[in-house]
Amino acid sequence: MGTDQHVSTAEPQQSSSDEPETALETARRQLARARSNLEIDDAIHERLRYPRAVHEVTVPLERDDGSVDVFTGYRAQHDSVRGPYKGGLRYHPEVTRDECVGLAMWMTWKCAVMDIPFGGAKGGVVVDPKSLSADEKERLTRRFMQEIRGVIGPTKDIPAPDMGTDPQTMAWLMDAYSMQEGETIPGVVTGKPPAIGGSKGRERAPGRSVAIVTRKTCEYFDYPLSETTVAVQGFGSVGANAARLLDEWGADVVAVSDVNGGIYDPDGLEVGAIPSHDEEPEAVTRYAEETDVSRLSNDELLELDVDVLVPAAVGNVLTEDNAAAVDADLVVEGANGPTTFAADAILEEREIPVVPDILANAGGVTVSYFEWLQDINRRRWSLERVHEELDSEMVTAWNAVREEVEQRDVTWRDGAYVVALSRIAEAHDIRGLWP
Ligand SMILES: NC(=O)C1=CN([C@@H]2O[C@H](COP(=O)(O)OP(=O)(O)OC[C@H]3O[C@@H](n4cnc5c(N)ncnc54)[C@H](OP(=O)(O)O)[C@@H]3O)[C@@H](O)[C@H]2O)C=CC1
Ligand SMILES: O=C(O)CCC(=O)C(=O)O
Repeated sequence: MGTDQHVSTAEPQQSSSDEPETALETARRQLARARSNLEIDDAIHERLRYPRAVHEVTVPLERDDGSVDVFTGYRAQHDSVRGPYKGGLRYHPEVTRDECVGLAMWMTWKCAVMDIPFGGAKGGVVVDPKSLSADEKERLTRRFMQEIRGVIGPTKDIPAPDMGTDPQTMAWLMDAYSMQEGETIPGVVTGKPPAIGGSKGRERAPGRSVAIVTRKTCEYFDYPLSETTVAVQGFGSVGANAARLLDEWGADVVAVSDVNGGIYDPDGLEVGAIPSHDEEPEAVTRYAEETDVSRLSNDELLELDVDVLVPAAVGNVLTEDNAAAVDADLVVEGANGPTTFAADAILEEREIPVVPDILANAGGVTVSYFEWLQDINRRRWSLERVHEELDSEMVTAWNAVREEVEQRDVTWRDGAYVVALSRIAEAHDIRGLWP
């Protein structure tokens, strides 16, 4: 291990009112609010406000020109009472320690909402992946695994893709880990290419679950999909796959975007014709240059008059500054943490249902769980089986949340937190509080 920084009891710096909430602040405020809907032991609540550990490492990288740069990496492990830590690795210039902790907390709740036997973790490297050549990305990834190998393992903590990482990144991580162990250990990461033990359907699973949850929620609120308009921010693993499936199922996807901005057609876009981020980064705006489709900014996309808004790029995009201007009837969170706590309150006041990330994008970790099962059993599942089981798990979780929403007359986020926290608190209680 490199520099191993364990958690201190100090609270993180609170951002001032004109700074955006950090993921950790949002996660903690959501947890405090969820507590008011549940009988949950004070000690368990206090424990869940903190990660078990945050590992900080430095990762030297020899550049193609022979120079050396050193990057910072993190792995935050929040809670493992229900099973090994689980969660993605992000390569992004704005990765921070607190962001990893907040995202790790959301992974704990997400696995519990889905009733998957995993806890929550998240990590990343503070780097712009677009600034790396393929060889540099491989060297950085292998060295990062070397630095965190002591805290990772198929029954300990199992990384997966997130923003800026992909199946190839997972393949390098698995290979680096396996080479040191002296045997092939596919179960150490999920989201790998199927040729080396990855599950069919994993790459598209988070987008698929967003589409399934959107369809269920539209049915519930009486919006026939064939008459529903959808705007999707972000056209990556989550956004592009959600948009394409909703389009296939009959919805009108009227706007999509990448980091540079979006495109809009009130009659519905031909989303199948636009390459996703994995196929070609920044392709949405490039597509706009080649066609006469209307352009709009990412901020304008969030305020479009549509039936469903799916923020599926970065966190903190719906804030107290723009929540009053959101003109969608429903919000389905594809990204992790796209809605700040303050924005959530405004949307609740305006009676705009927000289906939370910990339910909507949970297809990724659910198929990761299927992958892990396939790896330890050395048995492959067909794509049809993955889709059938994912559909069934998503509908079961959506129904569990809906029941809480109806019985307690709470928001969809509150309902999801009730489902998740009751399972986690029960496990802590039975195991004896401090596992
Ligand atoms: N991958 C996974 O398994 C899962 C991911 N998530 C979450 O979903 C979100 C997106 O992840 P994922 O789809 O994997 O990421 P990708 O890296 O595959 O794609 C991200 C997309 O968002 C665009 N984008 C980047 N920055 C911005 C910005 N500031 N404003 C608008 N668009 C932007 C990118 O544009 P460009 O192409 O121009 O770079 C790209 O289209 C994240 O919050 C992630 O944590 C949740 C569950 C699972
Ligand atoms: O597949 C996984 O293990 C985790 C995916 C992830 O990071 C997420 O759901 O946010």
